[in-house]
Amino acid sequence: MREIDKVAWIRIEDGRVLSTRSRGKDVWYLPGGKREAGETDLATLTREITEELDVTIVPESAAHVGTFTAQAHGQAAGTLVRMTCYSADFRGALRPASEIEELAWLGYADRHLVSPVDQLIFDHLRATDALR
Ligand SMILES: Nc1nc2c([nH]c(=O)n2[C@H]2C[C@H](O)[C@@H](COP(=O)(O)OP(=O)(O)OP(=O)(O)O)O2)c(=O)[nH]1
Repeated sequence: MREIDKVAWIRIEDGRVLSTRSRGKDVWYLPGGKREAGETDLATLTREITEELDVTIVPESAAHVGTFTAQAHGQAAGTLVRMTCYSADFRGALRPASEIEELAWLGYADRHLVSPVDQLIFDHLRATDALR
């Protein structure tokens, strides 16, 4: 069974989580992306977040939130995505970059707009009172 290995950024402000929509897609994703061979979690996180959002993650502030696995959105049944998730501070001004078309701050009521693995993450964030 194939498993896609991703590192994601959980950025919550005022009970809402920063989410991204790629060009041509209608489902929202947490920002982040695939690990390259030999890369650490933090290296993947900082690289992907600069690519997608044009900001710099503050590495010392990163904290593991959890690791979640589910069917990968848009892939053949049985292809899983594992999301290793970190909270972290950042420097700079958020703006959509490269394939990202739009940013939004989503709340728990928006759960139906996100991918299956992100639904698990939304449930976790709700259970810990992080997400409104
Ligand atoms: N980044 C991200 N990917 C997700 C999320 N939920 C989810 O199912 N995925 C899945 C969608 C795809 O089936 C799988 C691979 O993503 P992708 O096809 O966008 O990867 P990519 O080649 O563009 O590589 P990359 O830019 O993400 O590194 O990850 C999510 O919340 N964030």
